[in-house]
Amino acid sequence: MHDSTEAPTTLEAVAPTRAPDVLLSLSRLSKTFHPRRHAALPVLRGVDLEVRRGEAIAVIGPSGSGKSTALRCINLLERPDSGSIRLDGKPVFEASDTGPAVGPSVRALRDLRRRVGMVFQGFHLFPTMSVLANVTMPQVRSLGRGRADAERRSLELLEKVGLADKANARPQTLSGGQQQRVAIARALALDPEVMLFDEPTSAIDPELRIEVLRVMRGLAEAGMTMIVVTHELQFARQVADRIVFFDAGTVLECGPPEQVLDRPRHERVRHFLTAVSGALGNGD
Ligand SMILES: Nc1ncnc2c1ncn2[C@@H]1O[C@H](COP(=O)(O)OP(=O)(O)OP(=O)(O)O)[C@@H](O)[C@H]1O
Repeated sequence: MHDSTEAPTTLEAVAPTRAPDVLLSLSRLSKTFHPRRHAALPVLRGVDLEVRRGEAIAVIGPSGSGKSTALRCINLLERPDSGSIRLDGKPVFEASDTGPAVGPSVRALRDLRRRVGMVFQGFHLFPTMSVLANVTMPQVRSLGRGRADAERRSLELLEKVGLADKANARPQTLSGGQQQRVAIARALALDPEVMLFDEPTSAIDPELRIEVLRVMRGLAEAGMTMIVVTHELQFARQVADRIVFFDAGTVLECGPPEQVLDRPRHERVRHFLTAVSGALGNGD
């Protein structure tokens, strides 16, 4: 969580004594899509990124720059062509430009999906199950948690996202903002080490976004490591420790919000921010 008032002590400033506690690292990650009857489309071109434990990262950038693809590569919903992904120091994916990609076993992939929670733009809830069952079922299936324990945990999480009173409702009877909060509770139910959010408010009416953003802000304040692909620049400014600007499949700029949003080093970033603030009609 970003705190602009926090200044390093003099000692830390001149002599950092320990390496930052990196939880997730992407190194030289590349991905090319091969759509049928179309030319190959290189989407990630050597993405490098290190995310520290407890850090909130906002990923911004032009449409089609590869933000969602990068996020989907982290939990291997998309398989990178080359590069490596390490979680807590251990490789979850490694491939060289020349050799074949070595992906995880089915078991390791299940473990990865448990440790890396993901929230999508569309909520992906099971429509025939109640809200409570949506949050409970993954715990029973993936963690082997007993149903009573799982339901207790689900209710705690529904309380946390402000939806305890909707436990018995069907997802379709809820607003988009409420459904997204259920999806967040469901992802949290697996006790993930890092949460990925792929434009979590884009499919929600503006007046309902605030509750979702409030929940996400609470998570960041509680120290959850998170990466959020977002067009919500105000949220990025207030909540992110660092902003990563994607352009044409690479990380063009990365730094604290006040640097990337107020003093960007690259003209491309300036141009994007001007275009976005013009479209939104606000100061951000
Ligand atoms: N499965 C796929 N097959 C083919 N092309 C794809 C696939 N997924 C994404 N793409 C293409 O890859 C490019 C990057 O897409 P991606 O969704 O990662 O961009 P983005 O920066 O998240 O964009 P946006 O802000 O519009 O969501 C786009 O041109 C997209 O059409």
